[in-house]
Amino acid sequence: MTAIGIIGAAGRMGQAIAAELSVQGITPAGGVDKGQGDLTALVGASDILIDFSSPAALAANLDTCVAANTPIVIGTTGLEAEHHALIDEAARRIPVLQTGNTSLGVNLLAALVEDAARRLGEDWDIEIVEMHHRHKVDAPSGTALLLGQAAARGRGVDLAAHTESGRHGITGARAKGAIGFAALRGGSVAGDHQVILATEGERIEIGHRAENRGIFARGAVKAALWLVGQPAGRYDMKSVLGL
Ligand SMILES: NC(=O)C1=CN([C@@H]2O[C@H](COP(=O)(O)OP(=O)(O)OC[C@H]3O[C@@H](n4cnc5c(N)ncnc54)[C@H](OP(=O)(O)O)[C@@H]3O)[C@@H](O)[C@H]2O)C=CC1
Ligand SMILES: O=C(O)C1=N[C@H](C(=O)O)C[C@H](O)C1
Repeated sequence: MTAIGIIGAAGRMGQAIAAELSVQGITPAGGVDKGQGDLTALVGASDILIDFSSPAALAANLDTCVAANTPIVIGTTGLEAEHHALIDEAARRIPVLQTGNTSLGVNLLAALVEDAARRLGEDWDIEIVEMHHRHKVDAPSGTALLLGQAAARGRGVDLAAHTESGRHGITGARAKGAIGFAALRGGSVAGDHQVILATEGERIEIGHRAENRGIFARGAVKAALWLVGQPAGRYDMKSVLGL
């Protein structure tokens, strides 16, 4: 049986993953949290790690996994360019899967958005709206960015160069070709995402609503069981889900 260790074990996702492992009859290899538990010992006892913690923990998590030659699934969001560079570096030595969303529904939505953006072109404005629970600390969500990347890929443009987010005050008219982001926070929403493609006289709205964290946990466990057999490299959910 695959020994799966959890980083961020006491958190909302850590608990959801433990519940999913229990449903699948898998006993976790153990877990660590901020200042609690021995990461080196956990990695040593695990065939693979699942990390849903904090961007601040990423460097140590990757270093420890590389030192032990142990693969890792990273679900943590709020990652900056420096974190992605660390992931690329680690992925030369071990298998690393990083994604802003482990659910099947969101990853299929991303494929639909990429296709729509490719077919419709820049006369259709793209806006991505997300809503999450009041405890979420990063914005836009990792999923919104994943969907934005899909739209940018469809259009053949660089997302960073076309992002418009956090509009406020006299913003001026919308820039042609911009990909807009808006983030709402409140209550206990597990994760809602809507992609709006709007042109003169019509618009398309496609979206996804997470009703609970079980969908993310299921995807994370599926990703871990898949990644454990792969060679070193950087992966995302498309390979896991066959999309
Ligand atoms: N990719 C996906 O599909 C999904 C991604 N996420 C992302 O997963 C992350 C966690 O979300 P959620 O579970 O709701 O958050 P929580 O705050 O509930 O849990 C985070 C956990 O990580 C722990 N933690 C923080 N820093 C460290 C550290 N340095 N080392 C080890 N553990 C640490 C926290 O401990 P403490 O409380 O003591 O700080 C806490 O137990 C977020 O980035 C979120 O956006 C969430 C859902 C799905
Ligand atoms: O923090 C959350 O809760 C979630 N985070 C991920 C994100 O940032 O997109 C995935 C999901 O939407 C829930």
